[in-house]
Amino acid sequence: MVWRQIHRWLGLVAGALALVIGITGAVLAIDPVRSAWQPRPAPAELSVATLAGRVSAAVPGAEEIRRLPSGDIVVYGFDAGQAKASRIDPASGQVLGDYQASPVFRWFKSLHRSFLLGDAGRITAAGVALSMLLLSISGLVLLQRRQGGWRRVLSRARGTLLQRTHVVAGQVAMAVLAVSSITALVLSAVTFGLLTVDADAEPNVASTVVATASAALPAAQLRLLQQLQVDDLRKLNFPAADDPTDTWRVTTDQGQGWVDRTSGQTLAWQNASTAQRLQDWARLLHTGEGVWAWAVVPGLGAASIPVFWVSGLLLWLQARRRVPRIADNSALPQADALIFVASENGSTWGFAQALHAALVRAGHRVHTSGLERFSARPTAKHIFVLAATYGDGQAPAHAARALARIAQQPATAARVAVLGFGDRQFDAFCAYGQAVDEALRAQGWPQLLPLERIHQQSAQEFARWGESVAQALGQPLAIDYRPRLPATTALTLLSRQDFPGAEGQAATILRFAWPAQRWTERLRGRGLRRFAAGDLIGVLPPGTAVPRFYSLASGWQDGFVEICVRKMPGGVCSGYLHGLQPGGHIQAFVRPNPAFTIDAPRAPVMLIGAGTGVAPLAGFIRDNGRRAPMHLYYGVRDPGLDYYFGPEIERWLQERRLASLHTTFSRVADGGGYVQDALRRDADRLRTLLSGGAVVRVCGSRPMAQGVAQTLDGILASLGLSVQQLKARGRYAEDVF
Ligand SMILES: Cc1cc2nc3c(=O)[nH]c(=O)nc-3n(C[C@H](O)[C@H](O)[C@H](O)COP(=O)(O)O)c2cc1C
Repeated sequence: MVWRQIHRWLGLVAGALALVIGITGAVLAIDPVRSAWQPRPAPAELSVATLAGRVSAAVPGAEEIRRLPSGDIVVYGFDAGQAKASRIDPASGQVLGDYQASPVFRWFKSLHRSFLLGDAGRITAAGVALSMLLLSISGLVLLQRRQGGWRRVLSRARGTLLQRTHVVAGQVAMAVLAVSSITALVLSAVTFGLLTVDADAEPNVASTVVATASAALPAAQLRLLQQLQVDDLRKLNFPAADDPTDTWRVTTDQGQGWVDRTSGQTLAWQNASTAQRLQDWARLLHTGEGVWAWAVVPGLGAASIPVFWVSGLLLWLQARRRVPRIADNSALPQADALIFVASENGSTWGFAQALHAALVRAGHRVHTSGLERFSARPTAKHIFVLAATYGDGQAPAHAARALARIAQQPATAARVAVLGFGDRQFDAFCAYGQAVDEALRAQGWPQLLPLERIHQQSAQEFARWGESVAQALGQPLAIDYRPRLPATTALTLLSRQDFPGAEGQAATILRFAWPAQRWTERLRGRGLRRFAAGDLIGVLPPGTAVPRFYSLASGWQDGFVEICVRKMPGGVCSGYLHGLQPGGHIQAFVRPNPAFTIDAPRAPVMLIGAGTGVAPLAGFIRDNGRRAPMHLYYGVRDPGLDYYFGPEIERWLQERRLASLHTTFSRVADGGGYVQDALRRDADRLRTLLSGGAVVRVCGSRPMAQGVAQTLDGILASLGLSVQQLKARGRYAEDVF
């Protein structure tokens, strides 16, 4: 979890400076691309000797020819005592005009390299490059955690628009930014002399010049220059007219050579050093100079930095807003009751707020804060820890170091109660709450209550725990918990498909329109977040504060929101939804169900469902555009009464979104019994599928899911496998109601 801290703080601090580097880098990338589109007169096979000959004839006083990364040939020299730089047409040696590097680009380059601050700026820029490298590495680690492993790093991102923007920018640009950072560090190392490019001492060539009165040879006759191509040239220095011992000096991509002006002999050749080649590669990869197609890549990488910074900053601000203001929050030294909270998405704070208010009403002085600040003074009599679990049994991000902190705090006489928040879908159900409880026990804190666990933020389970707290404290405690709900969005009913259902339990498939939302709203985390089939939708019936959750039978890409609702006797929400007519609205929000949803499966998928439990499974099949092998075992009572999604399922079979279908009709003679019976009949095939890595999703009533698990355990026993093992490997998940 230390990676998250590194990523956050480095991102916020160094990110602000990286913003300047990113914007200027993107501007600088335009230059190589722009110059690539200008017509180049350079002939393909032109020797340096020919070019030097043409230049000597056309430009009197020439001292140096340079080939710029853009391919331009520039000649430097003196004309009537004035230093001059001219662009040359290599085909003719004709002067095309004066050469001057663009002052605008020079300014951008200087801002990019040193923030216009000289050496201090250069050191800062190198520090930013190092930070960017660490940000790329920490971002990669966080990305694989978020996506559920290294193999899924590039799979589709989930979450709000803002979260996805940050993640997708990472998926696209992280590798490029890492390359840009490493190459920037190499170039900085050269600038600061940490990497010596000219390793070898220059040869002493002047002494070997043949002292003779004969005239200097024309450049075009020099052997070495004849062998070298202009394409490889970096620069050619002419011998000084007033120094007879001076030589020609030519520098190419491969090295440097010295040529006697009179004899034309090659006096010495030095290959480019390894450090020089490293610098060349670093420059090429960093700037793309001379290879415009590559210049676009670091340019876009640089342009992504503002996207990273702004989205990262907004995400950080949103995370901070999730922590509510607690009324009557006493200072730690004065409080007799302490509440510590570990929460990723904020709902646990709602429970803490309710407990806090109830304890205050009961006359306690209460201090509530994040678990990372765990600490107790002698005044504290009772400590409550409310801790959610994330990842795979991990702490929420802000509480990453809390266990280490607890391990350093000597126990006081305060009695402790830990309440874990989690979801039974996860194998590591409330594992973090348990870890906190164990850490406190290990330190010797006395127990107020044994560890309790709350499934899916159940208000009822929390109320029961509140009663235990009241008993343990020996005083009544009126805990008034209202769930902290995400903002709801109005959804309009498009159509409904009614089924009489068996035993008078009518059901309906409701299809709502995907709400029109401005992207600015979505970026601010407002409105309906993206969802996948298998996620949950929370519906708030009018006049109630408690949402009811339904599994989604569609993904956001389907363009509509679909659920299948069975009318429960006396059910407030199901009654309300059954009374809804097309054109009517509901208030709803999406709650992710990451343990159950399936993302771009490759392995075969076994879908097992009964009754309205088929809804999320239908969504998986509908969204199976990749045609992964999906097999549906579907328990229906009577095809005339409750065969939900029947015609669609038949169509999906034809479209090969569904590989095979096994239906059982339990209330029909010879209907095949229950879905478990279909599994038993198919035992051999199931063993083959499951030993070959198939994943399983089960949805329906709790007894049905238990029956399915027992049946599969029986089928898998001969393979030495069990449902529990499949769950532990993330290959088996249930959505039960
Ligand atoms: C991505 C993700 C991972 C989760 N991992 C676990 C887990 O490993 N074990 C568990 O019991 N609950 C897990 N949960 C469920 C949360 O702990 C549970 O919803 C909790 O009430 C959320 O509290 P919060 O809103 O305060 O963060 C996970 C939830 C999400 C969204």
